[in-house]
Amino acid sequence: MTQPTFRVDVSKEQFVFSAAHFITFAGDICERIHGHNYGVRVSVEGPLDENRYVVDFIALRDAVLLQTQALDHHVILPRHHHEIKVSQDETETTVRFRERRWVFPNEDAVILPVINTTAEEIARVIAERVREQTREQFGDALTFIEVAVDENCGQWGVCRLPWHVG
Ligand SMILES: Nc1nc2c(c(=O)[nH]1)N=C([C@H](O)[C@H](O)COP(=O)(O)OP(=O)(O)OP(=O)(O)O)CN2
Repeated sequence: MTQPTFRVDVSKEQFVFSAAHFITFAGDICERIHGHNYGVRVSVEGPLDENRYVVDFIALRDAVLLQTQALDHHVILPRHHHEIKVSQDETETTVRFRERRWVFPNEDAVILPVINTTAEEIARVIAERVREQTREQFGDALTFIEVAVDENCGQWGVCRLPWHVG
């Protein structure tokens, strides 16, 4: 007989973060900088513990909130794009794409380890960071973490990662 599987999902109004970004697509089209009110949903899967929890909602909620708050009211930039080049000095972050240039105060910019700041890539970074942040607290029994990022009222990029790293 198939065993039941269990999952906890957290999707809170507090997870909404407002951020600016731009991506490239179709090869070399580079969007104008623009903003989104991103939404986030996080799920973890695994067996039930002694409380009959997968994990405590509250602990997961608080871990996600740390990540969404770190992105709120920032410009999100890619570290690994082959043409969007990001550099920083002591005060400013400069971004170049061909002849275009944007300059931000360092405190307004968040550079993520992604190629393009798509919803899928942002979801992956949040998943990796929440997994890292909660690994000790949640232990080894979990199987997956999944993060979904909503860019625009129902346009979700989703990343599912194994709980155990390679
Ligand atoms: N799979 C993905 N597709 C697209 C992504 C993405 O992250 N993953 N991102 C984009 C762009 O960022 C685009 O700016 C999305 O913004 P949106 O406001 O939804 O696009 P529109 O300009 O068409 O929206 P309006 O509602 O008309 O302002 C594209 N695809």
